[in-house]
Amino acid sequence: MKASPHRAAPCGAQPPGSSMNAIPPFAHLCEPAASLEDGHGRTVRYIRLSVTDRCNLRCTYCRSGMETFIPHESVLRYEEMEQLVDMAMDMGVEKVRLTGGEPFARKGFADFLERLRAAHPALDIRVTTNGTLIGPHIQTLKAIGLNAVNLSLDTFDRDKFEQITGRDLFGKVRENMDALLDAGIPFKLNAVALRGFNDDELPAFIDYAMRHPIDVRFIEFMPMGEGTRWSDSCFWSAPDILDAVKGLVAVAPVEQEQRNGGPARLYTLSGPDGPGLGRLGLISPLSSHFCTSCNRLRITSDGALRTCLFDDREYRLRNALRHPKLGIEAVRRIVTLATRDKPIGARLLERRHNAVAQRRMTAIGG
Ligand SMILES: Nc1nc2c(ncn2[C@@H]2O[C@H](COP(=O)(O)OP(=O)(O)OP(=O)(O)O)[C@@H](O)[C@H]2O)c(=O)[nH]1
Ligand SMILES: C[S@@+](CC[C@H](N)C(=O)[O-])C[C@H]1O[C@@H](n2cnc3c(N)ncnc32)[C@H](O)[C@@H]1O
Ligand code: SF4
Ligand code: SF4
Repeated sequence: MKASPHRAAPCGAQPPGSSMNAIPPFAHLCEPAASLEDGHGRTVRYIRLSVTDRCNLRCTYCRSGMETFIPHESVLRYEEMEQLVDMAMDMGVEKVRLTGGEPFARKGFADFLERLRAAHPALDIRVTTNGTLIGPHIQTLKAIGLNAVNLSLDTFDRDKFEQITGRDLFGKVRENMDALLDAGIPFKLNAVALRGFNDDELPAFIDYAMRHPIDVRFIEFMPMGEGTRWSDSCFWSAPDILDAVKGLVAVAPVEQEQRNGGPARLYTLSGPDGPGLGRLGLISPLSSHFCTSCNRLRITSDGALRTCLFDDREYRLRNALRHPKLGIEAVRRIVTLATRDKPIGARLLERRHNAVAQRRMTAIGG
């Protein structure tokens, strides 16, 4: 059984791929909300906006072989994304993460970030990137005061990097990590935890965290997208990672209130020569979910709202945004109503048979 298309779809939600026009019938019926509350008492403060589904890498856990891309005319224009961010901020959103696909693979991305910062000096703006194309933009990111970068790197071995991403770009990523550090741009390192692939490299990851003021975070491999290569044998759980780290250095949990509402459980590290400069983070959507404190919505690059990573119900904001008689006010109402129906994603995970959601991570943005 597929995760969600068979469930009731209130608020005009449609599974991806549906060709129906999604201008919802309720667009004129309810008043917009000042802050975004869901039906489980959670408040949305964070939007993840995917600027493209295209990517220069081919990470085996993220992309499947047979791929079609969103046609250009369906991808939101930057001005449309700016409109959505303005609206989200009106509704109480404080943090926007730009992701992809690879955000720096889209032309004009750094200019877009500049405009976003100029329009919203106090907004917390972050980027999740594979780190291969960010180099030429680092000074711009510094100049606009980008709040942080999350950089994905699954291995410290050049050959394994090529094996997992399909590209020989490990050296470029390492160079860009050093350049980010030199520029004083905070970044977090994200590695998907893959038993049989990077479990033997735990000492290298911990060594990096000890020597740099960086959160090194392991993400449990999630069964996402049709054709997912997820299996029990390659799943490396957060508790197992923590046990293994304890064999290398001493760890101590960071208090909840210092975690900034993020999904990672953080730990300070301490070795024979003293405390580490960086920390360990564990993101455990499978072994210990964090859905009860979830504060985020996602918007795909073709303008579909997903209220949960694991839920394939999508609310087509683009149609309303581009409609001459509807526009941003209709979008605001759709977002308000859809958010009320935001699920607890872990329950969808429990009910899954294979992948928890059909859309690929490149399209959703992680
Ligand atoms: N299940 C689940 N996974 C998430 C969620 N948010 C982020 N992740 C996963 O965690 C990994 C890291 O995400 P990032 O893009 O670095 O964002 P983040 O962890 O929210 O970052 P911070 O804002 O720095 O805490 C990605 O693989 C995401 O798919 C979430 O709400 N639910
Ligand atoms: C989809 S990528 C998009 C941004 C950028 N291309 C990057 O790699 O950082 C966002 C994050 O999702 C993670 N990711 C992709 N597929 C995943 C999966 N099946 N399980 C867990 N994390 C995954 C990636 O490792 C990356 O950290
Ligand atoms: S979107 Fe990110 S995780 Fe997916 S293939 Fe590209 S670089 Fe890899
Ligand atoms: S699975 Fe869904 S509800 Fe749970 S934390 Fe992720 S996005 Fe939020």
